[in-house]
Amino acid sequence: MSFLHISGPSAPAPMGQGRVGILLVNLGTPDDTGFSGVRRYLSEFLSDQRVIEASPALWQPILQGIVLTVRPRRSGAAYRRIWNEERNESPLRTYTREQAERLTMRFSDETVSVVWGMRYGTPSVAQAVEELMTAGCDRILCMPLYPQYSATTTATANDQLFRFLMKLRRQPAIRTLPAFADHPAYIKALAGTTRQTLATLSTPPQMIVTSFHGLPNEYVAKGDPYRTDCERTVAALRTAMGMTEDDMPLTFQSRFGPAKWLEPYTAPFIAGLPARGIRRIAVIMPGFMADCIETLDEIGNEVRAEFLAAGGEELTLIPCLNGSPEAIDLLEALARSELQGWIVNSSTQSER
Ligand SMILES: C=CC1=C(C)c2cc3[nH]c(cc4nc(cc5[nH]c(cc1n2)c(C)c5CCC(=O)O)C(CCC(=O)O)=C4C)c(C)c3C=C
Ligand SMILES: [Fe+2]
Ligand SMILES: [Fe+2]
Repeated sequence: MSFLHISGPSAPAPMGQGRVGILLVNLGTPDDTGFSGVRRYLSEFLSDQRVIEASPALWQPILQGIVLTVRPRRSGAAYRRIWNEERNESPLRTYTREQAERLTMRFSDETVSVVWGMRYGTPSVAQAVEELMTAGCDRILCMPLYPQYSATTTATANDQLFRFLMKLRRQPAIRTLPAFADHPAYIKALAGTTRQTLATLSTPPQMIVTSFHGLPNEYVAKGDPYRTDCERTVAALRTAMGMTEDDMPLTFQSRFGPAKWLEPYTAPFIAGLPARGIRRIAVIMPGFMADCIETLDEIGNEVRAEFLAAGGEELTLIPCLNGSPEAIDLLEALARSELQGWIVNSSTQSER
């Protein structure tokens, strides 16, 4: 059997004459909340050496032994608390699909196809790229849905695309979206959803806590620019909202394992606020383009319960950008900027 193949039902068009494809890539999520579904997802995710850099000879026995025995039960219960029952799927999947469908509408007059794929689980990046190639795309823009760069997210999403392309004799041309930590369209979208949420409250919060997914300190020390990217986002958002470091602090959530991660940690930071007289807060999680287990359960359930137990009165969760018009404006602006030279302008045919 040949190692190389070409996907698609018919011979592709000569390079530059086919359609342009946009591939949205998010992290991935389990297909169901049962033990084996969550275990399968976590096993793939936590076997990625971009995510866990420890030697596989040391890590795999720990992962396959204790972690994948204990964690799927706990995580499965958390997924059940936030599950989209209507569609019988995880919110991350619902919102990522919505983003792709709504972005498609913005390119409806053009020879552009939009698909979505997950780095771990389904639909896979390979399935999504095959769909684009079958639609006749010979040029693809890969958009990892992470505003702040990290090797554990952005790089591994791109890796997965190129891993698939390694099998092709005839590859499409590829562009990859850089992180957009302080892109004006991103900051505008965050400020817009924040203002909309605050407008629904009878009393404004005393503080808006920003909470980003954490990362091991060691990865940052080795050169991952993630922390700096998070700081750039928060600085730009504070400026847009006219807020200071004190009324919009930066924190990091979702720590995994015993190592030191980026600090301050969100949960103890928020639990300590009532003792400082801060009892009404809002929390924004700008690193997540879509609501997921980390935003809805870790912050919306666990951290909220700790805050209320410590004397807090109100914790308002600012929704992630999800499928909002602001999110689609952002994705469209990013895509159009990256597609220069591949598409003519906002409303006409793909450039030939
Ligand atoms: C070493 C472990 C992990 C690193 C490094 C890490 C980085 C990282 N992750 C995200 C975004 C998401 N992570 C999500 C879930 C999640 N993350 C880890 C571990 C690491 N993440 C675990 C074990 C889990 C699973 C949840 C659980 O079992 O409790 C999610 C949500 C997925 C969902 O289905 O809802 C997202 C999104 C970023 C941005 C990041 C690095 C900056
Ligand atoms: Fe994570
Ligand atoms: Fe978490």
